Amino acid sequence: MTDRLPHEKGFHVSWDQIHRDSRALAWRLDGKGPEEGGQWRAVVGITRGGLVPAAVVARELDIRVIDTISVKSYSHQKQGEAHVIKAPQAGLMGDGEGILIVDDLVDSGKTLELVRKLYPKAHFATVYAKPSGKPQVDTWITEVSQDTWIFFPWDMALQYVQPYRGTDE
Ligand SMILES: O=P(O)(O)OC[C@H]1O[C@H](OP(=O)(O)OP(=O)(O)O)[C@H](O)[C@@H]1O
Ligand code: HPA
Ligand SMILES: [Mg+2]
Repeated sequence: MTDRLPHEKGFHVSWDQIHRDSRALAWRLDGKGPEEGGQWRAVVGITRGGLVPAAVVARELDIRVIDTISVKSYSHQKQGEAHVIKAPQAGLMGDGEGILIVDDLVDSGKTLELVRKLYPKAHFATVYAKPSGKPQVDTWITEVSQDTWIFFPWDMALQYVQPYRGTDE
């Protein structure tokens, strides 16, 4: 469709919304880990987008061991080959058992596919999910259509917008 208004295929997420949805993710994961009392061994955030939900999940589930993995695949809205540019501490990860790997969203699923190959027993959780990526994610909160672009608050700024109906002058 070429006659859509620019806002129609964008899902704009506020700080408040990502906080609430990340807390909902934590609630869903609470007590589901393989350790005693359903606890998880550690949270690993996929940088950079996963850092915000990872911090919220770790806070809610009282997880103090937190690490990161950096996977680069997108430049603006274009996707290239995904590759790991920073791995978590090797001694922590093993095959991923008991590790909660958190990202902001799964889109094509390529990022999670790569991380899953490295840590096949980890639990993969994202706040948002698009249909193509769903097979790669174990737990998610909100699904959006494949042709929706999700805009996160760290990529946006408040600014004036024109009313839908302009004035006559
Ligand atoms: O399922 P996929 O198609 O692989 O896409 C999802 C990934 O893409 C985005 O990260 P990006 O690589 O843009 O890096 P960033 O988190 O640093 O913004 C997003 O944060 C996910 O990590
Ligand atoms: O919909 C999206 N929004 C932001 N970053 C992304 N990276 C892949 N898909 C998306
Ligand atoms: Mg990312």
